[in-house]
Parts: sequence; C-alpha cells; structure tokens
Amino acid sequence: MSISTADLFDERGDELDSCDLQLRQYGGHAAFSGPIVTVRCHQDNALLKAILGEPGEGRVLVVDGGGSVHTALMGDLIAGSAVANGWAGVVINGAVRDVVALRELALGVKALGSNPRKSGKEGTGERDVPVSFGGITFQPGATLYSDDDGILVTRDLARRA
Ligand SMILES: O=C([O-])CC(=O)C(=O)O
Repeated sequence: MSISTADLFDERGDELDSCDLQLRQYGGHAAFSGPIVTVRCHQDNALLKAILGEPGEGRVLVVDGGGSVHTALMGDLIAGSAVANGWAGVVINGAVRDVVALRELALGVKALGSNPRKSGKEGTGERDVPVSFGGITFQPGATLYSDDDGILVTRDLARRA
C-alpha cells in the first residue's frame, strides 16, 4: 500500500471508518490492504484455518475472536498457509502465537496480543457475516487499509445511501 492511512483519511475521510481498537503489529508487512473476508470464532480456529487455506486473492481476513486472548487463533503454520495462498493480511480481535516467526512472514498481521495456548479445533463460528469491534463494522467485501497508524475500512454503501 503506497498511501498512508493518515493521508487516505485526509483525502477520503467521509467514506471511511477508523477502528479505535489498538491492535499490535505482528506480521512482516506493516502496511497492507484488500477486500475484507470475515469470520467470527471464540477460542476455536478450525474455521479460520480452513478460510486461510483457500485462495486469498489479495484479500484480508478479519477475525472477531470476541476480544479473547485466552487462546491463540493463529500461529506460524496457519499464517504460512495464508502467505502461500495469497492473502494480504489477517486482523484478529484476539491472540496469535509464534510471534518471532510471524515477523518473518510476507503477511500483514494485527492482533490484540499473544498467548502460547492453542485454540480448539471444533469448527465453531460463522463466516462471511458483518463483524464489529473498535467502534466500527467490518462488512465482507468492503476494503480495509492498515498500517502503523491504524485500520480504515470503507463504509457500508447501503448505509450511506
Ligand atoms: O495450529 C494452531 O492452533 C495455530 C498454530 O499454532 C499455527 O498456526 O502454527
């Protein structure tokens, strides 16, 4: 991504929502952007793993883990599969693990924190639904822009009409 989120907001702020949640950078790409895919899951990462095993086509997976940092929703193996499948980034309202390895990957990764404890593998959760955290809603298909300053998303077009 060539333009910073701050410059983008100055240019197009009326079309963008900014996420208030202060997520940390864990990936090798500090700046990333792309169309949003969503998943909601609580301490269970089977669905997230399946999605990141699909072709990413430059998209960004937004994961609403309900703010739980009790278990890690993604580690270096799942993140490595995201890189191999062409995902631009993963934004997690929850925790990651293998943080040293994540830093080396060609992927944007933002999360609340880290925890070495693994997640369940039951496949509970929902995909392709709007998810909300940090005071904004992430709609599947909207565009997300992320860098060291924060995260912007294009606003739901239906809501603006
Ligand atoms: O398998 C998991 O639960 C997450 C993980 O550690 C990885 O992606 O490497």
